[in-house]
Formats: sequence, C-alpha cells, structure tokens
Amino acid sequence: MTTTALELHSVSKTFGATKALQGVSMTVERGEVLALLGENGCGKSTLVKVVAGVYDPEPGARMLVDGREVSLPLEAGASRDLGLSFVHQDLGLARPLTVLENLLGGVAERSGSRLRIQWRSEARKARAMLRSYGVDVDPLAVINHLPPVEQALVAIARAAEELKQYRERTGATSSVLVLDEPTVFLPEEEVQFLFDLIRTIVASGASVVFISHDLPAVREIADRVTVLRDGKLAATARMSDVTDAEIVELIVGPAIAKLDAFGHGNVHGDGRPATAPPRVFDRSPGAGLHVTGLRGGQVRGLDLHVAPGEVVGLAGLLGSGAEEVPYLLFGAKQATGGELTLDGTTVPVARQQPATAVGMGLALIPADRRRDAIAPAVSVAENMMLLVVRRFAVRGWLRNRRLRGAADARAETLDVRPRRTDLPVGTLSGGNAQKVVVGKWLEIGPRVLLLHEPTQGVDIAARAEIYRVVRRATEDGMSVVWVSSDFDELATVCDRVVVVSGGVAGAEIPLRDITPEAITAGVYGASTSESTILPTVEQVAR
Ligand SMILES: Nc1ncnc2c1ncn2[C@@H]1O[C@H](COP(=O)(O)OP(=O)(O)OP(=O)(O)O)[C@@H](O)[C@H]1O
Repeated sequence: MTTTALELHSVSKTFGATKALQGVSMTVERGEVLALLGENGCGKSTLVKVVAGVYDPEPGARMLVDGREVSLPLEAGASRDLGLSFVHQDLGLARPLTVLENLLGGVAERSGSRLRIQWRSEARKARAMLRSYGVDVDPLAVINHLPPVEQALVAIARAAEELKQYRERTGATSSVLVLDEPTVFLPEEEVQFLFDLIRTIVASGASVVFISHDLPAVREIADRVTVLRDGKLAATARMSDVTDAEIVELIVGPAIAKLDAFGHGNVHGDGRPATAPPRVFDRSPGAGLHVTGLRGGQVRGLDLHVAPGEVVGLAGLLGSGAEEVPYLLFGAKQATGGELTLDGTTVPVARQQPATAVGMGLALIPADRRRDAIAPAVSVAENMMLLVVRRFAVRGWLRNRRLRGAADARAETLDVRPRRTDLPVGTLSGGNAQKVVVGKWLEIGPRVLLLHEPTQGVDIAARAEIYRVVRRATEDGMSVVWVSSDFDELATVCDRVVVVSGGVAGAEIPLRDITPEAITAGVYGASTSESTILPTVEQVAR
C-alpha cells in the first residue's frame, strides 16, 4: 500500500505571459496536514485548480491518487470520484439557502429526476452528521444568518462528509481535502474551532492540504510544509525540521528586512528595540477625527480620537463591537447615534451614507473585499482609478492613456503583480487584488482611512508594501483607524491601541507598551496596570 494520498509531478501552467506554475512536483501523505505556502501570486490556487480539474496543465504533468496514475487533464467533476474535495475562500455555499439545503445539494444531483426528500428526517441526519464533526449548527438556519466561522465549519464538514462517503462507497483508504485559505475571514480566537474540525477529519482517514499565509496557524496544524516561489517548488520539509524564520525566507527570500515598515521593530512581537523616533501628534480639539457616543450594532456609546497622522488600532473579542466601528463611521452599516467631527466639521453618524463619508474624506477598506470593494470583471486600472475617474475626463472625454499611466504608477508603488493594469482584477491573486483595493482608496487622498483586517490573505512581503504605503499617507496627515484580530499586525503598525469591549472604548495601550502580548492581555481583560494607563499627550509625544 502506498503511503501517498496524492502525487503531482512536473505541473506547469501558463496564462498569456504569466508562467503561473513551472514543473511543480509535490506529494500529500496519508493522514497528514500539509501546508502549502507562498507569496501572493506564486501559484498555489492555480496548482489546486489543476488538481480540481478546473485548469488543464501543460503536457508532461502527472498525477497519482492513492498510488494510481490518473490521466490529465481531469474531466469536470472527476476529482470528486477520485476522493478529492475542495473548500475555497468563498466556501461555495448557496447563502440564501439553509444549511440542510446546502448539504442536500449533491444528493439531488446524484438521485436523478425522482427524488422525494423527507425534510424532517433529513434535518435529523444532517444535525447528527454535523455533530459527528463537532459542529453544532442548526440545519434549518439560513447560511447568510450564520456567523462566518459557522459558515466555514459547515462548508468544511460538508466536504469531509463527501470524502467519508466516497471512502465507504469505494473501499478507498485515503482521500484529500484541500482548504484554500479557510481562516482568512475568521478572527483569531475562532480559528481553533476550525483546527478541531481539521483534526477530526484527519482522524477519520483523510489528508488535508492547508493553504494559508498565517504562519502561527500553519505551525499549529501542519505536519509538513511545501513552499512555492514564483511558480516553482522552493522546498518541502517536516514542520519540526524548519524554524519560522527559515519558512519566511523560503517564501520571500531576504526581502523580510522590508517588513519593518513602521520602524517599531516589533514585527513579530519579539521585543526588538524601536528604530524610529516616536512621532508628535497635534491633539488640539479641532484636529483629526473625534467620535463621541457612537452607537449601532454591538457598539454602545464609543468615544475615539485619532490625531492627524496617527494610526490607532482597535482590538476586541468577537462581539465587542470593534469590527463594526469602521462600517458605522463610513455609513456602510446603519448607526443609531453618535457624532463624528473631522477637522472641525461635525455630522451625526446616523445620517452617514458611504457617499457623504467619501465627501468628508473618509475611506473604508473592508475585510470582505470580494463582496464590498472590487469589480472583478473590470480592469486593474479602472478599479484603481474608480473614485477619481473625473480627474481623467476632459470635456466629457475620458483620457484613457492618462488613467492607465496613473494606475501603472500606483501599481508600481504597491508592487501589484503581474504589473498589468489592463487585466481584470478577477484574474489577480487574492493578495494582489487587495493591493488594488488599497491603491483605489489612497488615490482619493483620504483624511481618514478606516481599515478592517486589511491584510488577511496577503503575504508577508505584500503586507510590508501595504504598511509602507499607509505609513507614507499618514505623513501627509491622514488619520487611520485599524481594526484587526491579528495582534502582531496591530503591534507593528499602530501608534496607539484601544481595547474595545462591551461596545465601548476601554483600556489604551500607548506606543511604548504595544506588544502582541499586551494587546492580548488587554483584550482578555487580564491587562497589567501598565498597559491600561491612558497616555498623556507628553507620553505619546515622547
Ligand atoms: N485565470 C487567470 N488568468 C490570468 N492569469 C491568472 C489566472 N489565474 C491566475 N493567474 C495568474 O497566475 C499567477 C498565480 O496566481 P495564483 O492565484 O495561483 O496565486 P496564489 O499563490 O494562489 O496567490 P494568493 O495567495 O494571492 O491567492 C498570478 O500571477 C495570477 O495573476
């Protein structure tokens, strides 16, 4: 019996001038969690799509499933009959339908035209099936009404169940579940639920391929790691044989030095001394962003001040209200009360609409960029210049060449890859699409930038680019509200962190005390006295 569940040999794939994969070989062992890592655009999703039969590889590629040669390219749907299952970032669920309807989707396909569904007994079976994976979700709940973590758990349990049925049906002893960045929209504390599920799945006999940019998560869940770089295999290793630093170097090479864009020196919370002098902020009453008594959703009277040029992080547990603040201030979510004052002009937040927010100089980069921030079929250039398109119109005529030139310049600064602003954004890798979103909003020169999980799914080098361009914009006086469940990130980018709990602003952590541990302590209410001291103007300036 072979020990490998899946083998790939010499897989290449080219899109136009882009060599997405060049002779990549890799194996997935039985019953292991293999992490597939690499920079945005290095070819991870393309490799997965070859295995799924979505893309035809170039001639010469070979694939073995459970030791048996499979002829490539795969036909549509053939991967399911080989015991291969996939959960992509968008989860592939029909969101207006119930959990049960989603679970039954495949049944209808397999049962031909005459299918009578006994809803009550199916619901009972679905509940039992979900529970067998430790997932306690009501089968009659509509997917859209479930929190993101439960949506992810349902999608993964559904895929695992398909594999289990495949093994029972065929007597196969192995199968492979591919999870393409499943943690990307989940807060850190909820990733654990997912890991419990992955462990259950591996114990039930499947192998898991786990694609992620989250190194601590990979360290926790993976047995081995395969790293791709520029479409080629960089290395494969047992997790126990490589340090995080070695993995980072395999992913980005010596470019890691670029990461310390904010000069705080504590990129990984390792306490390295700060390298940049603290900045002095204008805290006079009329300057910057003042929010008082903000209400809406879980937010119950939040006060916040962000000086011009200051980056203030908001950290809180799920349900604390922190993650709603950017959307309420921007009018993307209805506020019920509170006032926002920007450089002396005050507006009631309950009347805020995205259009009025943009008019005031606010910009929002939301967590779910595919839903909220991007037109996938439209070119990189047009997406990037969408908000300033008038700048390129002369007497009603759009100066396309000028627009493209400006987009090219922005793509250069943000290191968007490939450097082709004529391509539809939908063909870019996830992280490169996020750089386009950032570029689009920075183009309007906002006075306040509201960010929610802006670097999820973004690789380590691209993160550095995003930190750098945001930093550059703060030098012109832009205030930033940065909401993230990645406390390493907050520790890297923030001048001050405000802990939100129960819908109000609580303890503040000044620059000199910001570490990921201090933020965690603050968020879990176990903060030390030092980290809860409100900084004085002098302290912040020091
Ligand atoms: N359908 C397509 N048409 C044109 N180019 C594509 C297409 N799909 C992928 N590419 C290009 O192939 C390269 C590899 O992309 P891929 O999506 O596999 O990267 P990735 O490693 O999954 O990145 P990320 O971590 O950002 O998701 C990128 O340069 C991307 O722009």
